[in-house]
Amino acid sequence: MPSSVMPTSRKGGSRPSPTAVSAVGFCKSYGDKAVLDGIDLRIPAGSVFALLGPNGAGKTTAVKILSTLITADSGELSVGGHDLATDPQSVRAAIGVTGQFSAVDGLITGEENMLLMADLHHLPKAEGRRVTAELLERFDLVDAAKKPASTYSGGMKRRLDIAMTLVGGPRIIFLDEPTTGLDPRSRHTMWGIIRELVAEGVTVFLTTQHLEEADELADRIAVLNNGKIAAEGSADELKRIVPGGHVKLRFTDPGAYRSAASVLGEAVRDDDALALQIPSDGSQRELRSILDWLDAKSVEADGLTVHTPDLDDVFFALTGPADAPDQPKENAR
Ligand SMILES: Nc1ncnc2c1ncn2[C@@H]1O[C@H](COP(=O)(O)OP(=O)(O)OP(=O)(O)O)[C@@H](O)[C@H]1O
Repeated sequence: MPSSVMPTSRKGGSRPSPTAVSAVGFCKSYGDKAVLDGIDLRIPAGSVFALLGPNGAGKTTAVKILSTLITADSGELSVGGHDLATDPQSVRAAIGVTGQFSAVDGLITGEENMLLMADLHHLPKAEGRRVTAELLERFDLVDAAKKPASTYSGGMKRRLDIAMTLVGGPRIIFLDEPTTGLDPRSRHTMWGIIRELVAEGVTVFLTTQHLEEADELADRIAVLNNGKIAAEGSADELKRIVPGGHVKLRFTDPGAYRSAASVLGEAVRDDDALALQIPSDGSQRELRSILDWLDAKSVEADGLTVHTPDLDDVFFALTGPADAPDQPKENAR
C-alpha cells in the first residue's frame, strides 16, 4: 500500500486545526539501511497521533528526528510551525519529549529533578518552585517528592518524566512508548494523563506497540513498516482495510450443524468443534439475514459470536514476519 498523506482532522471537528507536525518525504538511513524511506505526515494541533510498528521499524528514529535529537537525511519537516532544519531552537522550545531516553536522574529526588528542569527552562526560582509543587501534586508524586528517583516504581518514574516535560509548558509532546513495562493500572493512569493533556489543547505524538493503546487514545494512527507508512487512518478506518470479520455459529446437535453447513456454502467448517465461520462485516443487516435464514430452516444454533477485525489484525496484515525489520544497532549513539 503506498504511503500517502491523508487528512488528519480531529474526530467531530468542524474547522481544520492548524498543523502541529508536518513532514514531507523525510528519510533517514544507517549505512545502507533505509530506516525511514520517504515519510509524509500531517498532524493537526490538539490531536493524538500514534505511530505503530514492529520492533526496529524506525519509530524511535522518527521521534528523535522530529524532536531535534538527530537530523534527517532529507525531507521537509516542521514542528510547531518551525522548520526543523533552519530553526531547531524554536522547535525545542515548543516541544517536550519523554520515553525510552528518559531525562530522570535517579540519584536526586523527584523534586530536585523537577527544579533542575525549571532551571533549564530559565524559570525564576519562585516560579520554578510553584510549577514543581503543582506538577508533583497533579501527578500524585507529593509523598515521593523527597525520595531519590531511583527508588520510584516504573509508573512513578514515567509520571515524573512527563511532569518534568511539562515544566516548560510544551504545546507538542512526543511520547516514545509511554506505557511499555507498566502494569494495567499504571497504564490506565498514563492514558488519563494523556487525555487530560489533549483536553488542554496539547498535541501528542505517540509511539507504541500496544495496539489497544493506539485504539484508546489516537485520533489518527500510522503503521510504519519497512521504512514506509504502510497505512494511515483512524482506528476504525484501519480496521476496515483488513478482512477477517466473521460470525461464528456454534452447535451442539451434529444434525443441525450438518444441515447448516450444507446450506451455508461460504462458511468455514470446524467439524470437531461443530462451529461455522461465516465471513461478515458484523453489520446489523448481515446479522439479521443470518438469523432469518436460521429461523427459516428451523436450525437452532447454540451460540453466535461476532468478530470484527481489531488493530491486531491490521498490524499482522500490514507488518508481515518475513520482512521483519528488527536489526541490531550498528553504532548506537
Ligand atoms: N545509531 C544507530 N546506528 C545504526 N543503526 C541504528 C541506529 N539507531 C537505530 N538504528 C537502526 O534503525 C532501525 C530502527 O530503530 P528504532 O530504534 O528507530 O526502531 P523502533 O521502531 O523504535 O523499535 P523498538 O520498537 O524496538 O523501539 C533499527 O534497525 C535499528 O537497529
